[in-house]
Amino acid sequence: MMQIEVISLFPEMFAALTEYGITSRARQRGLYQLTLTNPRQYTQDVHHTVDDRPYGGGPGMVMLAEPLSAAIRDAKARIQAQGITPRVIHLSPRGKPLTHEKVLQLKELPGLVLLTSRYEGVDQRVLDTLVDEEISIGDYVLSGGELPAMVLLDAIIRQLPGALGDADSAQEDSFVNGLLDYPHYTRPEEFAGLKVPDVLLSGHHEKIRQWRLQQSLMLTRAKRPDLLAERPLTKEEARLLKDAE
Ligand SMILES: Nc1nonc1C(=O)N[C@@H]1CC[C@H](O)C1
Repeated sequence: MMQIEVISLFPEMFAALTEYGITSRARQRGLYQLTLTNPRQYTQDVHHTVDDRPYGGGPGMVMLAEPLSAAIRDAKARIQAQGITPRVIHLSPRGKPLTHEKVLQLKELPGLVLLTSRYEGVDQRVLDTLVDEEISIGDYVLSGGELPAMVLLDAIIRQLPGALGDADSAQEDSFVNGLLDYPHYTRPEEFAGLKVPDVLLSGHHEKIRQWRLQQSLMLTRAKRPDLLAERPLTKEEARLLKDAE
């Protein structure tokens, strides 16, 4: 069971994972354990202060090192008590962009501590002393690291063995074969004057497989040529792509 600790000023936000869908079911099935800690519990002052003005001036506030460090140390200790050394990850625009490969790496880890920040970010000394790596979910600035942490956790949890029934298999997702997903159709056979492609109604599984692969290749070439550029094509894929021209 994957041990996940999250440090956040808004732990209630993580209900989006624990109360809904696949991530909720996976938790109920014991595929992972999620412990949420609010660094405010580690403040000493009457106002439970977690931030302060930046040295050097400038706008915004910086999260104090002391409460965060204490929260991270306790989270690490809970995981280490189970004989596991956790990876400590800070969600930040400065981090390495999240990819499917990274998700597949992280899902193999037995324990994670995710540090989420608000305000301008965290005191650098927390990063220097306690954080193993930083991950970004994209080149834009959000109000907090909670949504990035939930994006990361959702992507990881659905890859855990047993998280998905056959009905929602992860094997067929985009990026699994390095390509974008093929188009999907379900009832009715005609909608808004548009018919479902005949091949999908043919029951000819090999033809359907080839059609789907060709669609993935064409969509990837059109929308994400960068993905194709770094992905060698099989002989079949090269033929299907050429036939599509
Ligand atoms: N993009 C991202 N990928 O991971 N995290 C972010 C992100 O925008 N974080 C915010 C920056 C300041 C605030 O503290 C939280």
